[in-house]
Amino acid sequence: MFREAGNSFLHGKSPNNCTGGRVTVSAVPSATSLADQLAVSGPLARTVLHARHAVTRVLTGLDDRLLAVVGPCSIHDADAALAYALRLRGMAEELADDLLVVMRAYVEKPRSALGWPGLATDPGLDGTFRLGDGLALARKIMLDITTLGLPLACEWLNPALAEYFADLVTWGAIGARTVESQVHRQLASGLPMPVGMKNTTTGSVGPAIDAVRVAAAGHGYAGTGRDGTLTLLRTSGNPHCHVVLRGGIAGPNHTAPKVAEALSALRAAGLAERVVVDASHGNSGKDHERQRLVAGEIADQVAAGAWGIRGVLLESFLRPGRQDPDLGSPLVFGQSVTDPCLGWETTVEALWQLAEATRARRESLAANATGHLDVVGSAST
Ligand SMILES: O=C[C@H](O)[C@H](O)COP(=O)(O)O
Ligand SMILES: C=C(OP(=O)(O)O)C(=O)O
Repeated sequence: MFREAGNSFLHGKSPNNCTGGRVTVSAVPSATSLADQLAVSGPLARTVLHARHAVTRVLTGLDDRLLAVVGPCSIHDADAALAYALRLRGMAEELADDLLVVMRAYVEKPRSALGWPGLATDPGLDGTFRLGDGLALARKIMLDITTLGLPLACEWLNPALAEYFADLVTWGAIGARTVESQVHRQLASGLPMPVGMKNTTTGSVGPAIDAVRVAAAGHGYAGTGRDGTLTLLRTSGNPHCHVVLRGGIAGPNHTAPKVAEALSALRAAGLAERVVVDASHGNSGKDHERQRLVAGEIADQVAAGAWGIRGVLLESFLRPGRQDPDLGSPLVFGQSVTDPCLGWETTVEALWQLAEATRARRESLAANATGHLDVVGSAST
């Protein structure tokens, strides 16, 4: 399956005849061949399907729990990811009446400028770009987490990689840096799971709303098929895309007035009034201590009955904060090499607070007898 490395045809026969950049190519196994090596069994496929239905029911309001997408900013170490998954599974079971917990298993990282692109592309964290190994390792980690019974989430960054993981993912995100990209919206329109569209890094929610509308429609576009060849992809449209409020340069947008503003913009666009709120990124200023406070502020809104908030996103790992992967010293086990994360103890506190808030919301909706009246079945009302 591996072909020899060579120069890209883009530059003709001689690498000397270019005046700009140059490309060298190294082939990697196709998605089909990796899926054969690291196969999803029938029962596991059913676990993923069941989890996708469960997330959809929460997003549409048929289930009054809160979706909690929780986990490391990025996965860089299989052992740490699995140690974290084991703990998170315990919490997911304990809080299952109130929270639907999905673990972040992010193996591709978008960057603001330069930086490590994630485990799938550079599993050695050292610029050796062993993509074939990275794809296999990423898929293996995803299989192991799913086997534990924990549904998982990722960001869909490079459309060419989607086929390598799509059968294992329960919730996906289109990130703040790519939400305006046509090809990412088209990709989301054919993905077999609910997809969160993040507001842009500037904090603009309009493009995320456009992304929800575009992804709800069917498309035809050029992409790579499972065997890696260029293919016409025809998509059906994905009715379960939704906006994720992640704050931005303009400031946080997890606050009640900003959530209300986003819900009213969704209403004006004829879309379901529902959001997932990210406690990290622009809402916390990438400060994990601040993230804990933001999670508490989101919980306060939920406890006060905020029915439009259908989910929350937390960046969390075993150890708080972050570390730099390129300092040459051994890495601290279970600590993020990208954004700073909540540590485990703080994560537990935040999840308990969100679960209690969901219980309070359930009670207040029952008391006011208005709960579930705005149940919607798709992206558009
Ligand atoms: O969630 C992760 C990061 O915010 C994202 O990958 C960008 O990271 P950077 O700003 O460190 O490049
Ligand atoms: C990169 C991420 O988020 P955003 O696109 O909001 O920056 C992320 O969640 O890892």
